[in-house]
Amino acid sequence: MTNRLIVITGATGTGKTTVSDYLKEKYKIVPVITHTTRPPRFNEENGVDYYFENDQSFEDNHYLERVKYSNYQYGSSYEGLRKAWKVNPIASIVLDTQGAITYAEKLTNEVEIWFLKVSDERVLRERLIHRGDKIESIDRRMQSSEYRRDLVLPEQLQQTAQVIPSESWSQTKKQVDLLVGKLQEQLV
Ligand SMILES: Nc1ncnc2c1ncn2[C@@H]1O[C@H](COP(=O)(O)OP(=O)(O)OP(=O)(O)O)[C@@H](O)[C@H]1O
Ligand SMILES: Nc1nc2c(ncn2[C@@H]2O[C@H](COP(=O)(O)O)[C@@H](O)[C@H]2O)c(=O)[nH]1
Repeated sequence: MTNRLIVITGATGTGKTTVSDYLKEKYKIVPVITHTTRPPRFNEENGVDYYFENDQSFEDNHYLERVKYSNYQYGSSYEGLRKAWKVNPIASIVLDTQGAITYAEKLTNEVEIWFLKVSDERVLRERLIHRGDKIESIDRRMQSSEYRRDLVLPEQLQQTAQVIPSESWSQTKKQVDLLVGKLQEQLV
């Protein structure tokens, strides 16, 4: 059976991690754990949500791709992907749009790109407040060039990405269930 990687991308607060958690819980689709120098949020655990690194330890890993997002480093490895594929031929990964483009180029037919879309930026801000992010960190993030860039599906992904409206969870979940069903059919 061929392996597949669902790349979940989109702007901050669109629900990428929520979708990844749902895929894990409902379909046993294993998330690839990536590395970051960002400090953990109150409910995040090292080795589960991320491998939390300092500036020095971040450099000790070999990355398939790495990016800077709102002043912190993020990176993902082939090793993480192989680990996830050992458990399930369908894995998922949460990436900014730059990372999504890199995966689309490097893994071509093995990736499915899902771009989550919320039209009203005020909704995104409210979600981050509700998540418990500090106002300073929300402001810094929403003023970053990465934030603005990730609001729009990049040209390089327009032919291949599935755009998933993410205004409400029931709407998102319905679309996700549909896409997983199609993917499972392709892989039997
Ligand atoms: N479809 C949705 N409808 C309503 N609320 C949602 C939806 N998806 C996520 N949320 C809520 O919005 C907040 C942000 O979601 P999540 O952390 O999954 O976003 P994200 O895209 O992973 O953000 P980031 O890129 O900042 O990590 C969470 O509190 C989550 O419960
Ligand atoms: N290109 C990559 N993007 C990544 C990676 N790990 C996470 N991310 C993306 O970074 C931002 C910020 O994440 P947050 O957890 O601090 O909110 C978000 O868009 C993630 O999707 C990675 O290894 N490579």
